[in-house]
Amino acid sequence: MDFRNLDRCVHYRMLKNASIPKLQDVLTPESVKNSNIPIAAGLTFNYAARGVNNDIIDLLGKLAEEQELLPKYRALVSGEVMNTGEQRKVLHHLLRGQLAGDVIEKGKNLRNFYLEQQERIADFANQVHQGNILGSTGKPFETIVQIGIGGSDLGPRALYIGLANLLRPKIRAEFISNVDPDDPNSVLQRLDPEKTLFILVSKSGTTQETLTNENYALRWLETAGKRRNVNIRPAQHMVVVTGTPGPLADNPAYLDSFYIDDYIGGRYSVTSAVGGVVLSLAFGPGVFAELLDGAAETDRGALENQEIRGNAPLMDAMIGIWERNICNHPATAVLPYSQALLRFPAHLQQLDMESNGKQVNRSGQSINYMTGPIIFGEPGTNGQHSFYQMLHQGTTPVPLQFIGFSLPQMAGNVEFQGSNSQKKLNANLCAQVAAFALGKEDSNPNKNFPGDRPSSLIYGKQLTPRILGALLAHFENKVMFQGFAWNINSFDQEGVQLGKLLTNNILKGQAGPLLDEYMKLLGS
Ligand SMILES: O=P(O)(O)OC[C@H]1O[C@H](O)[C@H](O)[C@@H](O)[C@@H]1O
Repeated sequence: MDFRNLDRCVHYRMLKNASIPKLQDVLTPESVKNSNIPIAAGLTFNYAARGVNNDIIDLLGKLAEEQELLPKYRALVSGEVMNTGEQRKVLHHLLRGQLAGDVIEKGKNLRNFYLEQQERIADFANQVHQGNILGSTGKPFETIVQIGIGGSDLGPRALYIGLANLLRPKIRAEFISNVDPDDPNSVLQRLDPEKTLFILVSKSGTTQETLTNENYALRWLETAGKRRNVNIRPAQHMVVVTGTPGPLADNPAYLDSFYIDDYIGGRYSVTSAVGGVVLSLAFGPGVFAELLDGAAETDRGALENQEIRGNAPLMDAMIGIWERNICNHPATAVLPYSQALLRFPAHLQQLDMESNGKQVNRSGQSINYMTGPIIFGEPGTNGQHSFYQMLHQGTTPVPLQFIGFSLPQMAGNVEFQGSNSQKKLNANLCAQVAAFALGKEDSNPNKNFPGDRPSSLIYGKQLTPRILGALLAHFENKVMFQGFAWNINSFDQEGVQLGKLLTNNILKGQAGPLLDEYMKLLGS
C-alpha cells in the first residue's frame, strides 16, 4: 500500500486547478432528487447543496482511489497496525461486525473477546433489571451514574440523550465528567446513594479527572452510610469499564468489571463496553445490539461500495477535502434538527478534531496542507437564534451538515397556526438550506445575503437505535477516510499531553514563576 501526502497526488493537483462552481448553478430540484446515497437502516445522505458538480465528484472519486482509501480501510479492519504513532491496530469496527478475516492477537480471537464482553454486559444488565443484583443495603438501583471524560463520556452521553425520549429508560442515567467539584456535587445532590450504581469508565485507568471523581463518589457513598447508619459498601455500588491489562483491571473490590483493549480508541469506544454498559443498563441489551447493527450496516456499506456515488461516508469525506483544501473553509458546523441530538455535535467535536487535528503525516513528517476543520454545532432551530447570523453574512463561509427526521421521538405534536411543531421544525431546516445556498440580493448591503454557502442533509424517518448507530458510524468512517486522504494518523492524540504535564507540575509545586503567577490570579 502506498502512503503519500495529499499534495503528491495527481488528482489533488487537478482539483486545485478546477474552477469552483457556484452553488446557485448546481442546486436544482433534480439535483436534490438525484444526490441521495443510502447510509444504512433507512438513513440517507443528500449532497445536492454541497457545491460540487459531476466533474468534481469524478475527480474526488479518483483522488480517493489514488489515495487507496478503501484498501486502507480493508487493511484496518484486517488488523494491520494503522495507528502508527502508538503502533496499534484500530479495531472499533470489529466491535459490531467482522468485515475481514479473524483478527488474532497472541492466540486470542479479538472478535470473540469483544463478543464475550457484550454477553457479560447483557447478562449483568438483565440481572440488575430483574432485581437479582441490588445495592449493598438490598435496594434496587434507580439511577446509574457514568464517571468518565472525553471518549469515556461524550459518545455515551450523546447516545443516551439521543434515545432517552424515544425509549423510557429502565434506569435513568446521569453523567459526571469534569474535575470541577460542582459537576459531581450538582449531580449527586439529587440522588439516593443506596439506589445509585456508578459506572467508572477509563480506558487508561489513569485519567486525573475520572480518578478524582471516583474518589468523590466513594466518599459520598461512605458518608451517606454513616449518616443514615446503614452499611453501604461503596465498591459494591461501582462497576468499572477499563482497558486490560491496566491499573483498574482485575480489582475484585468493584461489583463487576468490563473490558476493552488498546485497539479501541477512546473517541471510537462508544460501541464497546464504554457505551455498552450504560446503554444496556438504561435501555436494555437489545437496544444496544440494535445500535451496533445500525453501525455495522454503515461500516459494511462504506467498505463494499467502491463507487463514490454509492458510498456516503466516502462522499462526505471527499467533499470535506474539497471544502477544506480547495475552497479553504476552516470549519464545519453540525446542525441536527432534532433535540435528541443535543450532545451529538460535542461528540463529533472530539471524534473529528482529536482524530484529524494533526500537523505531521503518519510517518511524523511535517505537511504543508490543511487537515481537520474546526467542528461545532447546536440543534436547530436554537442555533438559528444564535450563531446563524455569522453563518449567513459573516466573512468566513462555513460548510454545514444538517440532520433531520420525518417524525419526532415523542407523541404530542401540537397544531398551531395551520401546522404542527414537527412540520415547522422541518420547514425551518429546508428554509435554511435554501437561504444558505441561494442567498437573496438586496439593494441595502446590510440586508444582502451572498448565498453560495454549502450544506448537506442526512435524513431518516425517526431517530431509532439502529439509525443512531448508522449515523455514528457514518461520521466515524468519514473521519477515517479523511485521515487516510491527508496521510495523517487519525488514531492518536499527542496534542493533549502537554497540558496534562504542566498541570501535574503545578500540582507538584514544580511549575515555575509564570504558572505560579497565573495560579495566584485564581487564588489557588
Ligand atoms: O478513558 P480514559 O483513558 O480515561 O481517557 C479519557 C480521554 O482522555 C484523554 O486525554 C484523551 O484525549 C481522550 O481521547 C480520552 O478519551
